Amino acid sequence: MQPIIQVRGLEKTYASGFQALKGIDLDIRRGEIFALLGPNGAGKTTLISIVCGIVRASAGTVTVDGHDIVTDWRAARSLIGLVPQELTTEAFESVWATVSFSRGLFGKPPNPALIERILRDLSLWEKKDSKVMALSGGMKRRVMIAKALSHEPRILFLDEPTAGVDVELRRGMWEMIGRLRESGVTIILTTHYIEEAEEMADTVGVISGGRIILVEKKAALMEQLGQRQLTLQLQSPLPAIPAELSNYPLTLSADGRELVYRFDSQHEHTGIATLLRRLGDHGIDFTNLRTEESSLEEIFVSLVRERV
Ligand SMILES: Nc1ncnc2c1ncn2[C@@H]1O[C@H](COP(=O)(O)OP(=O)(O)OP(=O)(O)O)[C@@H](O)[C@H]1O
Repeated sequence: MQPIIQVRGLEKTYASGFQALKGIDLDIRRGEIFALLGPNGAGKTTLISIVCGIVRASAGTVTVDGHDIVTDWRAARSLIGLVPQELTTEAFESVWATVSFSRGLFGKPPNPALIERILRDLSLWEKKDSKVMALSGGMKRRVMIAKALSHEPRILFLDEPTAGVDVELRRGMWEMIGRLRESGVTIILTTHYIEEAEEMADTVGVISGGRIILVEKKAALMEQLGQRQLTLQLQSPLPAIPAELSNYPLTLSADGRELVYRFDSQHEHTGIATLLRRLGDHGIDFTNLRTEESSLEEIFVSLVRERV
């Protein structure tokens, strides 16, 4: 199936002469949640702003469901909802008026039933008559999402959707984003909370220094690049790794009471069975063992570090 967003050879040089994007090629599949990760200044907001028609590209093309964002901008833009990083909204208007007005901006006829559903889904219904300025930061952010959804976009961009939002509300927003995906909306989000990508994304793209350095299904990424760790709790603490075991990637932690073995989860032979036998041969007994997988965060940090 044709990707819903297709980016080819995209470059952006700002008036200052700074090149923020250096040739981006990217396909976003219909109906997926795509998490765009990258360090500060990597170019995430620039990329999103170009696709949404807010910033003009210096070179390259973008199509949204087959519509070129420059020559066919109106059709492209009508498919997109954008929740920007910064909260910008009409402070003196009521929640209801602000969200209804946003729908009108896209030339869509009023649809009070839809606006009600969006406000209820975002737990904003009780606040529909409140002025936006009287809301908490988390609520204002949800108003931004409601505005972006008001014209029934097929694609939703969320730039740092949960920045500064407390943990409970963040979970609530993840659930809401999950429901949107189930309804067929394609979601592209940028986030600094890698946990967010780990929890929600189908595909992860990493951008660094204006270049896409990786696009991968999340599950495959974690499988390929993930390291696993086996921790053995020792019966008696060890002062050092015995010389006979020096060819194993072992470290001691917890004052010698834990022995940590890192292995490649991709490898068929993890070496665990032989390691345990060798420990037995050397009279090293353990009382407990646990395994842990590396998080997306660890994978991300090592990827970006590799490219610096
Ligand atoms: N209007 C502008 N003029 C000049 N340079 C800009 C402009 N907007 C952004 N930049 C620069 O382009 C680079 C990419 O910025 P961008 O906001 O796209 O990064 P980001 O990945 O979204 O970062 P963050 O995670 O901090 O939001 C940065 O170095 C930024 O300083």
